[in-house]
Amino acid sequence: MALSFIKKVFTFGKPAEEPVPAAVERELEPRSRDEDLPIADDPVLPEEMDTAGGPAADIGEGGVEAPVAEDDVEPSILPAADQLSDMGVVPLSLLEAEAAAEAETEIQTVAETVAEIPASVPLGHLPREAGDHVETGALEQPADLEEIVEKLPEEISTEGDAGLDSPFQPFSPPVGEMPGRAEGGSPPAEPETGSPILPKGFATGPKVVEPEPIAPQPRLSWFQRLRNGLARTSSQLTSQITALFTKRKLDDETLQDLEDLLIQADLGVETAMRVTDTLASERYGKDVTGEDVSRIMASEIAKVLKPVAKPLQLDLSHKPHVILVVGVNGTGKTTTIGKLAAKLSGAGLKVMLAAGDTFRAAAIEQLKIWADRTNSEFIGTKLGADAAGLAYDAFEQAKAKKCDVLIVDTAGRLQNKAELMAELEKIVRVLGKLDPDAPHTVLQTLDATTGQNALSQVEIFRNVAGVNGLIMTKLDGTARGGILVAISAKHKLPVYFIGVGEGVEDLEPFEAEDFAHAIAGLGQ
Ligand SMILES: Nc1nc2c(ncn2[C@@H]2O[C@H](COP(=O)(O)OP(=O)(O)OP(=O)(O)O)[C@@H](O)[C@H]2O)c(=O)[nH]1
Repeated sequence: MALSFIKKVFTFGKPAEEPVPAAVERELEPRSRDEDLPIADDPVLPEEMDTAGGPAADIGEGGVEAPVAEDDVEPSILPAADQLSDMGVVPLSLLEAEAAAEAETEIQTVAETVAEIPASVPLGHLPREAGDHVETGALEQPADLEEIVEKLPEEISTEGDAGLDSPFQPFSPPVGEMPGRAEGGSPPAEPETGSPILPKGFATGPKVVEPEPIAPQPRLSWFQRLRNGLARTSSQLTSQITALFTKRKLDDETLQDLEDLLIQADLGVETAMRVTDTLASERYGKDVTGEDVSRIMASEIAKVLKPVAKPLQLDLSHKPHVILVVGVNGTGKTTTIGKLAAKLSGAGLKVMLAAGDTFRAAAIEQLKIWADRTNSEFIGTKLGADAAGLAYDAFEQAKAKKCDVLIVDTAGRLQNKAELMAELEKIVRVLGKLDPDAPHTVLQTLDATTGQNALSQVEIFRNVAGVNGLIMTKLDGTARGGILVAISAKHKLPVYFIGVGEGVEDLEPFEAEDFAHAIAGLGQ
C-alpha cells in the first residue's frame, strides 16, 4: 500500500499512464515502515489494535503486507537529478516533504473530527479523546484479529459474516444504533470519510421545519356561502346606497339617483322602480339611512323572486325523466350536470349522463369523470358525431336500463349562431320521437358574470329549445348577481338552483328570501 502511494506521488507532473522507469521504481520501493505516512484510504483501526513499530510490509496474499528489509534498496542506479526533472519526475525528498505535510493535515482533520464526537459513542475504530492520533499501518499478526473479535460487543457476530473476517473491517454499531438503518432493512450507503456516527436520539443535517398544521375550516352554512359569494354584488350596492343617503332627506333627486344605481347593479328597471316606489311611499321627505334602503330593497327583491324559486319537478313515471341541459359556451352546463347527478344518485335514483357535447373532447371526458364520481351510467360517442343521434341512443339505453333520470349535456352555443341553434332544435325533436313529452325539463344554465347578455340568452334558447327552467352559475365572486332578479322579473321562468362554486356541493336550491337578503348585504 505504501508503495502504491509513493507510485501515485511520483506520477505528479507527468501523464499518469507514462511508466516510471524501473530504476526509479526500485529506488522508491525500500522505505522504512517508520517513514511511511498515513494514507486516507488506509483503514482506521480499532483502538485495541496497535500498529506502532509493526513491520513494514509489501502487499502480499490476503492483503497483508510482507516486511521489506532496508538492505534490499539499490540506490546506485538512480538517474541524475536533471534526468529525473526531464522525465517530469520530482525528487523524492521534495515529494516526501509534500506528502508529510499532506499527511499531517489529514491527521489534524481526523483528530478534529474525532474531538467533536461524544465519548459515549461506541466508536471502536476512532480514538475517544481529542488529540489522539489515528495510527494506520499493516496489521501486526493474524493473532491480533482473534483478540479483536473477542473484544467485539455481543451484538456483533463474525460467524457467517465474511466481511468481519477481514482485519480491515471497521467496527459496526448494533443495528438500530446506526443512522438510517432499520432492523432487517438494507444497510445505508457508506458514510462519508470522517462523518460521525451519532448515538441514538441524534440526527444530522439541517433542521427540518414542520409546517404549521392548518386548522380545519368550519363548514359554513349555505346562507353564509351565498352571502360570501354575493359579497361583491352586495358590498358594491350597499356602499353606493350608504354614500347616497348620508345626511340626506328622501326627495325626488335621491330617488332618481337610487333608481339609476339599482339599474346599474343589473337588478332591472322593473325591480328598481318597485324599490323606489315603496321607499317613496313610506319615507318621502324624511331622513333615510342606507340600512333603511337595504331593507326595503331586500323585501322588494324577495317579492320578485318568490314566484320563480321552485323545485325541479321530476316525473319519475317516465323512466327516465329526461333533462336536456342547454346554454351558451362555458356557462357551466357540464359542471352543473355533475352536481345534479351527485344529488340525485345520492338520493338513490338511477341516473344516466349522456355526453351530447360532441364538439369538445374535454367535455366528453369531463362528463365521464362526473359519471364515475357519482356512480351514474354514462353514454358518449366520438368527437364530431351527431349529437341528436347520441341523445336518441341515450334515451333508448336509459329506458332499457330503467334509469330514473337521463341528463343530456349539449355543446355550448351562442344564441346568435343559427346553425347551432337548429341542431339544438333537432335534439329536442329526436327525443320527442321516443316520448312526445320529452325532454321533460329543458334547463338553461346562465353565467351570472355575463350580466345583461343573459337576458337575451334566455329569450332565444327559450324560443328554440323550449327552456322551462333556469340555473344560475358563478354567483360566487361576481358583482353582477343582480341579473338574476332582472331575469326573474322579465321571464318569470322557474329558477331551480344556483351555483356558487366549482365544487360538487356548490349547488343549492334557489331560495328567494335568502338570495334577497344576501344581495342586500343583510343577515338571514
Ligand atoms: N366559480 C364557479 N365556476 C363554475 C361554476 N359552475 C361552473 N363553473 C366553472 O365554469 C367553467 C365552465 O364550466 P363547464 O361546465 O365546462 O361549462 P359548459 O357550459 O359545459 O362549457 P361548454 O361545454 O364549453 O359549453 C368550468 O371551469 C367550471 O368549473 C360556479 O358555480 N362557480
